This record gives sequence, structure tokens and C-alpha cells, in this order.
Amino acid sequence: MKLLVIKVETSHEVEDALTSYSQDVLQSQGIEVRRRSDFEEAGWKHDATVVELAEIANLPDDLQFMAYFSGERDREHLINEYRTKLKELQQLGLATGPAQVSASYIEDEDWNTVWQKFYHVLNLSRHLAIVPEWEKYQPQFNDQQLIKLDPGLAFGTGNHTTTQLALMGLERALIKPMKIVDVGTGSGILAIAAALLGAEQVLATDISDEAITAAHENIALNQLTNIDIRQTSLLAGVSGKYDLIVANILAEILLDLIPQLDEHLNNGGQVIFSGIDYLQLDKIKQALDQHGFQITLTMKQERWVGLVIERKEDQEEL
Ligand SMILES: C[S@@+](CC[C@H](N)C(=O)[O-])C[C@H]1O[C@@H](n2cnc3c(N)ncnc32)[C@H](O)[C@@H]1O
Repeated sequence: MKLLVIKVETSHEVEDALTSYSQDVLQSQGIEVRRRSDFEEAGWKHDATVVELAEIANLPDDLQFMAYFSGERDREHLINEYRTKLKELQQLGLATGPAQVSASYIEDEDWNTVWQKFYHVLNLSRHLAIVPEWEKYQPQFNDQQLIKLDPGLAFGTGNHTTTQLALMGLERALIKPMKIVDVGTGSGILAIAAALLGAEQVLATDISDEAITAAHENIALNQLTNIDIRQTSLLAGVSGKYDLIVANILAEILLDLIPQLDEHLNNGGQVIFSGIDYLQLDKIKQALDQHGFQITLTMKQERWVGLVIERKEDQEEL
């Protein structure tokens, strides 16, 4: 079945009026609103990742309002209804922006699963592939580890450069069974990779409810029993020391983690940081230096930097 979509390029001042008009008067089947301000704020609010506005297709100037109707409805009549309504709102003194009304048809799909079309197997390295829950994949090497994932609402599909840099660091560091903590686990992807690559015990922490739910589900999906999850900020309330600390979070948050590293890192241990925009690298370097740490490897892709970090030699206990 087809759906008729009426799209209005307009201003945020008329969002409420268009919503109630579409639902109560025109009996639309649903509405969708794309606000420029949401894109600008999103990364900082939820994922702690930078949203690159230049890469967003069809970014609204202010507000894009979409109303969905049965494909049987009269297209020209609905366009005229919206034009008339916008004029009326303008006469009431509200800003209506460009007030452009257009119409198109789309297939009525299952919107809960439609995004799955864009998320496929990611053959990441000789030892790691990320396989969405709904896909089948036969590795070329028998010992390639498969991370099964359904990221849900949490960050961490494996597609983001920052996750890939962290995974590369993990693979390189995991040369023997070790105790690992994944700070800001999101979907659980790094904790799962660590367990599949041979970690002895993994702790995954995150501050967000969505991440904790997704991480629990993905760990179960991979049938792993050596990962504990804790909802907390960074390493607050975590006791004990680890051989490897991995964190893929924005630099501002990593700066808060740096003072907690020494207390939680075993002698000879390593830290992997990712999620650092190259413009923030100097701040991170300075903070590491002040806390007795040095960078032993720098990985860079696009604007993102990943680091392998160790204690300065004179800071290790003898
Ligand atoms: C960029 S995502 C990384 C997800 C996953 N580890 C990956 O590499 O794809 C950052 C994660 O850090 C979490 N986070 C942000 N601030 C945090 C904090 N203060 N303590 C713990 N987790 C935090 C976010 O909820 C999000 O899940």
C-alpha cells in the first residue's frame, strides 16, 4: 500500500499548529518533524559523539514537517489545505518560513525494521567481523570472531570510525588473557570484541539507560558469560585494577577519565582512547602527561584520533 506524504518547509513557530491541524482536522495517519536544532544538539545530548552537519542529507533550514496520509487521499486538495493554513498562521503573526508545500508517495513499510537495509556485515579485520543479528555470514578463516549485534538505540554499530580505531587498538593489545574495562560501552561492541578475542574478564560501564539495555541484549546474543555491566559515570564506584582500559568517548569526557586511570590500571597495563577529534588532541596529551602517562601509538582516520597509552616508565611500580 502507498502512503501520501505532504512535506512543508517551514519554521519551528508553527510546529504545534501544524501538528494538531494534521491530526485533528485532516486525520493524517502520522506526522514526522525534522528540526535543525535537534541535529545540532543530538551528539552532545545522547551519544557523546560529534554530529557532522555537512554530512546530513537534506538538513532542514529550520523545520521540515511531514504528514502521512493514505495514498487514496486527494493530493491537490491536501496541498491546498496546508497552503491555506500556513497563510492563516502567518496572518496571526507567526513566522512560517519559506512555507513550501510539496507531496510525494512512498511504500508503506515496516518502519521498525526499515533501517536494517542500511546495516550489513562489516568485515573489519583478519580476526573480527560484525554481523547484524538478521544477516548470515560465512567467514573466510575459521578463527575470525563474529560479533553479533543489534545496536537498538545505543551508539556502537561498528560503522563509526572511532569504534573501528578502538577495535584496532584492542586487537593489537590483546596478546594474552587479561582483565579489561570498557568505559562508555554503548551497544557493548568493544566489550564483546574483547571477550571474543580472549579477554579473561570484562567490565562494561555506561551512563545511559539505552546503552545498558542494548549491551545486556548483545552480550546475551553472543552467549558471553564473562562480561559484567555496570551503569555508572566513567569508573565511579568501580574497584580493582585492569590490564587494559578502553574508552571511546568524546575528548571532554576523556579528560574526566584521565585522573581515574592510575587507580584502575595494573602495572604494565595499557589504555586505549578513541573518540578524540584531532583538534582536541593537545588537551588530551597535556592531561595525560600531568597524570604520569605517555602516548605509545597514535592512530588517525579522517578527523578522529585513537591512542594507545601507557604509564611513563618512572611511574611504574618496581
Ligand atoms: C561514542 S559512544 C561509544 C560506544 C561504543 N563503546 C563504541 O565504541 O562504539 C560513547 C558512549 O559513552 C557513553 N558515555 C558518555 N558519557 C559517559 C560517562 N560519563 N560515563 C559512562 N559512559 C558515558 C555514552 O552513553 C555512549 O554509549
